[in-house]
Amino acid sequence: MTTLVLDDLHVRYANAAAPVLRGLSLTLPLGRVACLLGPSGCGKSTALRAIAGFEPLAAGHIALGGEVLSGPGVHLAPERRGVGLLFQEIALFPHLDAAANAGFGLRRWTRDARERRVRELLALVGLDALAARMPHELSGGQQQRIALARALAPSPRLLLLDEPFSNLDAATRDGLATEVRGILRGAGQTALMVTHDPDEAETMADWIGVMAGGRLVEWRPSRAAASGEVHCPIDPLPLANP
Ligand SMILES: Nc1ncnc2c1ncn2[C@@H]1O[C@H](COP(=O)(O)OP(=O)(O)OP(=O)(O)O)[C@@H](O)[C@H]1O
Repeated sequence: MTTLVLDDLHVRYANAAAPVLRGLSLTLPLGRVACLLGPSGCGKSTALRAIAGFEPLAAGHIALGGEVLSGPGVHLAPERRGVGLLFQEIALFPHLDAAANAGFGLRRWTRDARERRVRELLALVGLDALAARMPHELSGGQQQRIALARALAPSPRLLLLDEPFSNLDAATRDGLATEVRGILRGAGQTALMVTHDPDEAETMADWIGVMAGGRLVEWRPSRAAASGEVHCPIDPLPLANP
């Protein structure tokens, strides 16, 4: 079972006087989408970077499906975590077409299997007709959908999204948020997202986590989940370390 557990995480940047994460704990079960909200600088992106394996922990541990990814004496390399990433900066490879970008993480697959998976993913994000387009021939929203296809292609155990729509105009952002919510729910994808936008969090997530001062101070069902608009059972999710 792919449950993400963050237990009492402490992260301190070199040369910083105080740790940025100071006891962050949460438990996110299989197939759920959670959003982290909180004031600028409270450590949201740092939390995602630590889960992805880009920041070492000063204390605490991160486990996914029962496997410790980071903890005392353990630091699994980012590429061995089974974690997919979708960040604000759309980072498609400019010299590869949409299909090759989407299949980039599948280079070790056989050609047939890779082509099948890429077709499936491009259909999932609604861009199967644009497989041969180069990134500069795609709109910002289309590029971010290809980046989502690339992140989902290897079937990550967990998808991390850091402000994935913030570089897009408002209309594209709202449409894409709703669309991505459908894709994640349809795939039963466990995901943790960071956003500045409370409405986007309520749209995207089953669970909302509010951070302040490097810890979680609130963990509650989103409005969509609480109202039954999103068909996911709401189970009690105790903070791992309230
Ligand atoms: N590489 C780094 N080295 C030193 N300090 C850093 C580094 N990255 C982030 N910080 C600091 O850590 C704190 C938390 O940053 P982080 O990016 O996690 O916050 P955030 O909650 O995601 O903020 P925002 O909402 O503005 O993106 C900030 O004070 C930031 O300046």
